[in-house]
Amino acid sequence: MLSDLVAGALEDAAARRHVRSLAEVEAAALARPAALDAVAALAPDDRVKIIAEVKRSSPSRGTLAAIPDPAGLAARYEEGGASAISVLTEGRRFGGSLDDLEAVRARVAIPVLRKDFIAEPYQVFEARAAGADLVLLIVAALDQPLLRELHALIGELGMTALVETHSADEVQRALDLGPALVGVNARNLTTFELDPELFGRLAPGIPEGIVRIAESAVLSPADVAHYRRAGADVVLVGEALVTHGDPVAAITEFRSV
Ligand SMILES: O=P(O)(O)OC[C@@H](O)[C@@H](O)c1c[nH]c2ccccc12
Repeated sequence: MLSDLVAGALEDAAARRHVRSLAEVEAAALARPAALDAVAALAPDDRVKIIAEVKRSSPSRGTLAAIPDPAGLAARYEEGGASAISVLTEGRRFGGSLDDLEAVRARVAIPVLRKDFIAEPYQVFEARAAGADLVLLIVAALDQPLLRELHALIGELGMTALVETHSADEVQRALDLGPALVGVNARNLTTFELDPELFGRLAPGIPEGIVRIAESAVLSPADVAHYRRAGADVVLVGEALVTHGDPVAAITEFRSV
């Protein structure tokens, strides 16, 4: 259940806050070099853009890959032509960490997304302190005042929010924020079911000028082509890349549809 994932992420954040206070994380966030311009990096282009994800496991798919060197994997993604790197930082079910994100940030020159269950400001400061340029906000996990507060804080810290939706109502709630990037996740985070047609149904409701990102359910170039035809500017891919023997070739192939 999504609420369990959020509760777990908040518990883990509370434990970290014990070691490193909000004031300390805030100072570390402000001491970082400025975030990279993720909106420019992901702007619509002649070719589909790829956000390539560092993902060890997931509740729905179990263990995908060991990934002993997340920064090395991210460097391959960059070499293949990825426009940004997504790093799962959730530890319990996805096997990620903020250390992964920090290592990736130190290695690549493209924007890095903190992919987690963000539900309080502390986690946003942590993201910036680790070097994130982008932060995921899952509309289904947040009420509108909190969504608005976190979205504003991400912007104040110079980062960009990727606002993730899974229904027409959630797209409306996302648009309410004046977002630069809206994602449609084909996977329902409560049932874990995939609906590869969802992006095509919701994309027409996302106005021109906002970057449209299709998330999940890409296993082959045909899946990328399917999302591209439905209006995706960017496709976010995890499993297919971490399980592929040659991520450079995989991204090159995905970008050439
Ligand atoms: O591995 P896939 O099917 O390519 O999916 C990647 C990404 O979309 C998925 O990891 C994801 C999308 N939204 C999320 C929110 C939380 C955790 C994970 C996700």
